[in-house]
Amino acid sequence: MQDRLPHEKGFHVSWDQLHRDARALAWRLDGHGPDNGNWKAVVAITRGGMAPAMIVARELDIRTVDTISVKSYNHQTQADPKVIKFPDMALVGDGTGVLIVDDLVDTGRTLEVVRAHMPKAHVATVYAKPQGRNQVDSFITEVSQDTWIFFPWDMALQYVQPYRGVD
Ligand SMILES: O=P(O)(O)OC[C@H]1O[C@H](OP(=O)(O)OP(=O)(O)O)[C@H](O)[C@@H]1O
Ligand SMILES: O=c1[nH]c(=O)c2nc[nH]c2[nH]1
Ligand SMILES: [Mg+2]
Repeated sequence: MQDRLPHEKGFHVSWDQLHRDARALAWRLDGHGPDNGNWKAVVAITRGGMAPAMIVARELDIRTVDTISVKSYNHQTQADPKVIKFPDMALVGDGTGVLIVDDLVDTGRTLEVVRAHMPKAHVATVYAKPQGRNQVDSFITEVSQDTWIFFPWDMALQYVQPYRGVD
């Protein structure tokens, strides 16, 4: 059996797919906020959560958007997650009515750190892997733990050899 080609080694998400999946997430969350179905604010986990958070905030007409910056991966190697920038804590309080949005949960360590600061927030990710799934209240698509998800901002279109490559 041939080695897998570059585009078969992970779950590759296009901008279009991300837009559809983030919209599906917004649809799932719509009307489920604690204030007559409304959410007070969106907090994006930078950087990967920013694009989905923008789409969710746009769909749900949430104008208050803040960020929490967590650094945990250096390329594909995980280190201890650290909060390097907090949202306006006077605004988010204990997290009641706040939607925390990230692109994915993998081991769940990033969300563990974030949740500790906003324990009552609702945590939503577009994609989830089994190990971290319990850290998430809402998500759209699950992939296996050994799948690497490639996001559109990390990719470029490039030529790939056909299966029956020329020698
Ligand atoms: O569930 P975990 O195992 O903690 O991993 C998930 C986190 O890892 C990635 O962020 P990363 O730290 O790579 O930073 P980035 O969003 O700035 O790319 C991803 O965007 C999630 O935030
Ligand atoms: O781009 C990414 N894809 C992943 O699957 C992943 N898991 C943790 N961090 C990640 N970043
Ligand atoms: Mg991230």
